[in-house]
Amino acid sequence: MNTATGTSALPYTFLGPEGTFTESALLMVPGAASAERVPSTNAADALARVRAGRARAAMLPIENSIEGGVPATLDAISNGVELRILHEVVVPVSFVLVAPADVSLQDVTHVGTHPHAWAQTRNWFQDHLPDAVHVPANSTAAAAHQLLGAGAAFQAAVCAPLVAEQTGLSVLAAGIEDNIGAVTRFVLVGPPGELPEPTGADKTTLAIPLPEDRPGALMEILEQFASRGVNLNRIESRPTGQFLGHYIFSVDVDGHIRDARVADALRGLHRVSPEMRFLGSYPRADQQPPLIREHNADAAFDEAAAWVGTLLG
Ligand SMILES: O=C(O)C(=O)C[C@]1(C(=O)O)C=C[C@@H](O)C=C1
Repeated sequence: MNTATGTSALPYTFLGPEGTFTESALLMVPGAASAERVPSTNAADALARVRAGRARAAMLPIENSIEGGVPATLDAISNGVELRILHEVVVPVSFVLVAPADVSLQDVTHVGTHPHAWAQTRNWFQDHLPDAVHVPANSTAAAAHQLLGAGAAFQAAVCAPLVAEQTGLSVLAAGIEDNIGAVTRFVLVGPPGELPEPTGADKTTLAIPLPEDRPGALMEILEQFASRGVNLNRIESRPTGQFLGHYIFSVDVDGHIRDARVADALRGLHRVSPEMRFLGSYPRADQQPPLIREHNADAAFDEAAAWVGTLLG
């Protein structure tokens, strides 16, 4: 990836420290396990490294099957200098509760972890430690690492089983996730450059500001996809931070910008929302090709363009 621009000598970065689910996701990218890896404190920090040319790409969590979008990532990729998603990885998530060896379950009044991990273990805590107070951390592993030093504001942390092995912290409880089979989706984000080749099972991510607050504005955006047979996988709104009621829609759709129906939808969207950002076309982790009706296939777009050409003479 990006070898043409000479970035392959740069390290990868990820939401750290060592042992986050995000690092596991990065290790699933071909070549990343043998490449240099530098942890970042949060999504903004990771993308700042990429934007400054100090990392070739950053792995970040974007969406969880239980808790939905990861706001810090959605905001960091939608604003600032343009970046591109190059790759996606889906990782199953299972959590353990860890603590120093002298702490037992009854001693735990405060628990450190990432907000998404807390949300995915809420019922377990309701059943086993109903009075436990959540102390938010930048990542699950960051919370566990704080327990290794003095002065942590909590006695236990929720993290990946791997972190217990890496740190030597004791496991007070394992498999504490409320939903067996939950997964988190991660994206590898790099500078704009060569697009990943279409595979036939691709995804395109967009950040679309609502240009005007008026009836039908969102409908006008959605109909650009509907009329070209482009399927939406995810849509959520994030405040722009400029003023109350001003939103960017973060959208994933089936298909690659090199697919005629997707390119045509992007042309329509650019007219409706000129500030829209293209955040990349990349292979789907599940390799599931979309269902495309004949009149939305590339050949139908080519034939229609040729027909208009004949009319124009
Ligand atoms: O804290 C970590 O270990 C992460 O990789 C972040 C993160 C997330 O943001 O959703 C990843 C997977 C889990 O859903 C919980 C936390």
